[in-house]
Amino acid sequence: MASPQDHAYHLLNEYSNGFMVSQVLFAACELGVFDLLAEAPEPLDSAAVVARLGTSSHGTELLLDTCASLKLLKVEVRGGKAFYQNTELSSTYLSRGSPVSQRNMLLYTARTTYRCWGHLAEAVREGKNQYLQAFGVPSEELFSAIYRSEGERLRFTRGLQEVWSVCGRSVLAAFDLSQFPLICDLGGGGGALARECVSLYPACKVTVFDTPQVVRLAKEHCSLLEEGRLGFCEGDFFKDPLPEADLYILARILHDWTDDKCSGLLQRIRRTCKPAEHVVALT
Ligand SMILES: C[S@@+](CC[C@H](N)C(=O)[O-])C[C@H]1O[C@@H](n2cnc3c(N)ncnc32)[C@H](O)[C@@H]1O
Repeated sequence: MASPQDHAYHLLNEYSNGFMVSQVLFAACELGVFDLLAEAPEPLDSAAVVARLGTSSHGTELLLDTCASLKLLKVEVRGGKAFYQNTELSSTYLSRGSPVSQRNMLLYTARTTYRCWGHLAEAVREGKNQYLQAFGVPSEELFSAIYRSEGERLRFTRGLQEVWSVCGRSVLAAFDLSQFPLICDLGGGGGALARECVSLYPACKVTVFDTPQVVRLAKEHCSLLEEGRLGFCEGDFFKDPLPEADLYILARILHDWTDDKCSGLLQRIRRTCKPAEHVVALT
């Protein structure tokens, strides 16, 4: 029987090696392993994966086997050869073609969040985020770091939408929003939550307010715009006039800012909201 000391040592190893599990997931996603296996008509052996992805034989074998041990892939041995296919988890959440794919969110976590977490001790020592060390931009300018290239902006915006594709409907259904004809989603990103909102509450009109660059991206793939139930407004929610609304949604916004900035933003909303008590903060 395992002693309490064995258990503690096991836990210690789990904690200290946890980042390797994330990296296996991120690497397989980035290399397109799950997309390739989702598109293949039958399970593939590692030589076929190597040929299609252009990766090294040894590295690919190790990655595929580790994915199998993490239940991200299924493996079947035939004629002494291993053949791999996606598990339910990876075909649902990791392959590009799935309607609830989380691929962009994972890539954002890998390229942005993970790099910042590498500086956690400094963050605690200094009491501030580590975007300067990780990306060379001042820590106050959080979104300059996240949006450091057009590709990263797109990935982040798509990643946010992917999360709502899984839980947006249940979050919005937790409140009855039908009594609010005009809703404003402040910092509404690509508009996924707003789209879900107009589909759940057909009598509501929702305006997505975000920075000009994000609004431009969001408008690119939005057929609901023509129906007039979804609108976009660009600006800076700390400075520019806010669209009038009966209800303001702040989803995953307040955690980005200092208490002073949040209290300034909430005061601005309170002055514009009619009546003033309808502010929902999902953060
Ligand atoms: C963490 S994301 C959350 C997006 C969205 N609410 C969601 O839950 O998917 C924060 C959003 O705030 C936007 N944002 C950041 N600073 C802003 C500002 N000063 N004015 C308007 N939007 C801003 C970002 O572009 C981004 O879309």
